[in-house]
Amino acid sequence: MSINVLPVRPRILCLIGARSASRWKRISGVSILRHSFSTTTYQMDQLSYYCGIDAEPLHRYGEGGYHPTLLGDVLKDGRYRILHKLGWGGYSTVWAARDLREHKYVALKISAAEKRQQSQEVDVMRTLAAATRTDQPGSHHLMSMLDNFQLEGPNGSHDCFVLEMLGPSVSDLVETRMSDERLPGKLAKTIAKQALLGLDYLHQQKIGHGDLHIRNLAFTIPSVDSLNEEQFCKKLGKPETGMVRRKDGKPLDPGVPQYLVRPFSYPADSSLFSSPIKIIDFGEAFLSNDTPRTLHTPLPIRAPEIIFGEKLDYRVDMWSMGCLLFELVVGQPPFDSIMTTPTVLVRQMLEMCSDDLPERWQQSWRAIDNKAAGENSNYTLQQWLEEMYFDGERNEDLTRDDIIKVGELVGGMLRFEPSTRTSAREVLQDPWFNGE
Ligand SMILES: Nc1ncnc2c1ncn2[C@@H]1O[C@H](COP(=O)(O)OP(=O)(O)OP(=O)(O)O)[C@@H](O)[C@H]1O
Repeated sequence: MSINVLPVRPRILCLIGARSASRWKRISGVSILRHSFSTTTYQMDQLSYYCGIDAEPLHRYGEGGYHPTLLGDVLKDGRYRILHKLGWGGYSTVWAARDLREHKYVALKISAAEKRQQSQEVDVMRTLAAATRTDQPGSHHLMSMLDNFQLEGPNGSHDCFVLEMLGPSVSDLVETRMSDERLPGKLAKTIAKQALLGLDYLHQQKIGHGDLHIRNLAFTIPSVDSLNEEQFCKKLGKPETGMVRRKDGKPLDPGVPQYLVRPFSYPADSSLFSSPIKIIDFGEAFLSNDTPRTLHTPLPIRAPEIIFGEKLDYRVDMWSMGCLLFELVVGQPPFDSIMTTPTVLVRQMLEMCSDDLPERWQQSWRAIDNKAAGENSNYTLQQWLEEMYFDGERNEDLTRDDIIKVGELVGGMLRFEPSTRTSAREVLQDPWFNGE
């Protein structure tokens, strides 16, 4: 067995990492190169095109890449009219659109034509749409698909997902509203509980998410369906666009849009604090009867069995959930997120986790790392958590008892052996989540 050195998707790495780099404290001797990131870097990287606006990377417009969507485009036989951009990811652009048949506003996710390798997003979203049991609380914490269709364009054939429109992510809220980059303790607990409810429901449906981090938790927003299109557009504001030009002055290729649209950023105001969150982005999700050979989960939240190339199941999410609970409470992820390599990451895991590497992974680990496997530092997860939380500079509205409990819960999820990790259901049953 060898260590699975998967590439880290650059955008995710940077977005998760940029916020945490400045405050990262090291407890080991491993030094990690840090760098800052701006989406404009991508613009400068373009070989043939440029555009002076912060938006998705232009080099992804080409065969197999994004669909060149423009405002006002009407998709699926005149049904969905594109009004604004909501966001983009490594594998999609996401738009606010008007459903002209149902008279409501939706989010339209248009996947890149080549999509992720082996993505099961369509199957997973269909399974969830068919299974939705509204009597189960967890079903309200998963983004639902309203429709899906195939779109043919100059760059290929694209999966399109019609989704309920959601607001900013938890990460947006932390970045824009929390001066000390930490959520109030009560809010952190509520968000963690809702993520666990969503995850428990997902796992009951025999689905793994594979990409659970704070950017993939989005706040629900009040319905805007009663607004007419003019009022809706006024609410979102005039889209900011930037013309795309070819460096050599020649006309654009048909697969490249005439302009890019800066994504709308929903104001992350305090009224959202009481809105429920939903888990979004099922691009890495998988059905239990068709588990992937590997996952491109961002490295800082990647479960060790993915790194060691083992057969995977939904328990990869419980590792990520442990990282997520830590980050929600502390304001920092437990594992360093900038320029981390799988080897450095495993060393950090060994330092922090209380159990040893399973026997079956030790040989491949020894071949890579010259330290003996299982040689943990004396710095426990609990000490690390307390040191990070009570650092004296930031909001500390949770008690030491709360932090000890969080340490226990995170410790139960950050276990190397997947079968010994606590399940979402078990974590939810803890009195800490039930107001006792
Ligand atoms: N339902 C929605 N409502 C509003 N905005 C959304 C919705 N779904 C996605 N977005 C926005 O679009 C962005 C990209 O969506 P998503 O993460 O699903 O795409 P992706 O290509 O799979 O991304 P990644 O490469 O990050 O995995 C999100 O970060 C978010 O800002």
